[in-house]
Amino acid sequence: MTAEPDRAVPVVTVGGFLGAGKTTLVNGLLAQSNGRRIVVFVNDFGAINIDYDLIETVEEDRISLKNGCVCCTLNDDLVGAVVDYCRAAESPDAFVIEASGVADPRSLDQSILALQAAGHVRLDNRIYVLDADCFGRLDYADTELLIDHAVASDLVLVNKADLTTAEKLAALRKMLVRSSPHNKMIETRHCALPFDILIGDGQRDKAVPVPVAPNQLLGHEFHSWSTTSATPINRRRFAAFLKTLAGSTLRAKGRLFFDDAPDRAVLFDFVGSRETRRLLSEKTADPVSVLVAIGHQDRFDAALIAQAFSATLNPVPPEGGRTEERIDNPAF
Ligand SMILES: Nc1nc2c(ncn2[C@@H]2O[C@H](COP(=O)(O)OP(=O)(O)OP(=O)(O)O)[C@@H](O)[C@H]2O)c(=O)[nH]1
Repeated sequence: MTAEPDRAVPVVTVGGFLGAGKTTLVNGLLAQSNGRRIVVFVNDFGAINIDYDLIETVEEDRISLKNGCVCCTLNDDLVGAVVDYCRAAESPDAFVIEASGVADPRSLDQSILALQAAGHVRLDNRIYVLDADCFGRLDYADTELLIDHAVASDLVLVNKADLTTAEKLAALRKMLVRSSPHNKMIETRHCALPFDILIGDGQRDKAVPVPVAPNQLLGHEFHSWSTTSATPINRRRFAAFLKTLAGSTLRAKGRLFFDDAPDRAVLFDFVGSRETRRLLSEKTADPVSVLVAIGHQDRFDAALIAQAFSATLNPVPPEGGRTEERIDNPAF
């Protein structure tokens, strides 16, 4: 049975390479919800950094906010999850779906078109976030594919405009316009845009068909490494670890506890060669550092990163101590 067409809930997808700013955009949307009930599907649950005061309940794969919004993990059954929300007594005002940084965002289109055909949702906007700072440092295969993904979207955010020069921005704009003269494009800092530009009826030009594209993987295979550690990190030795990361890693992020403030979490973000750290004000009762790094298979040396990270632990954990590591092929 199909849903009533006038109840079709708008869906916005957010794609972009590792660290481009997708989560920043989603956080910005949640902050502007203003009474609208938004259901967000995110690939990386931990990265949604929600103000503690806004959280109503936290479950394993779902955070409910006091403002009526919900964040859920994006898993294999996106269609089932969306249908369940649409059938609930109070259906959401919008769905926002963030694609993984190593996935082809077009792979979401097929599920959404099926949901649209059944009358549950209405594809409202496909946003693609491009990191203007890192773009020029990627290799040819990746830049070509990112341009493909960008031109297949409805709105391109040329983000991190604050980190690059006017000349580089102009060159990137020119390249995008040449590839797709009809693409909507906006330069942004921290993806800061008014809600109504991102979500709302009639964002996308209905005359433009959504081509059903195969799920084209990015030019390389990506590998990741992750660790958790209850032993605090030595701040000085961490600087040496960063040099190892910079040699092979595209993206790393984590929630870290350093030995000079062992109960205060630091949110760590590393993109390209740039890192940011943010100290959280509240104290944590059970401080356990969590860190994940990702890079191209051919340049990423997980064993070297693991070794460099162990050297930051002070004191070095005992054999069989509370340090766990995983090296795998990610859904980052
Ligand atoms: N200077 C600057 N930093 C930005 C901007 N947008 C995002 N960032 C920072 O870039 C880092 C990565 O941003 P995220 O929003 O986590 O990127 P993402 O695309 O969700 O990353 P993945 O989920 O790992 O693919 C964070 O430290 C952001 O604060 C911007 O316009 N300017």
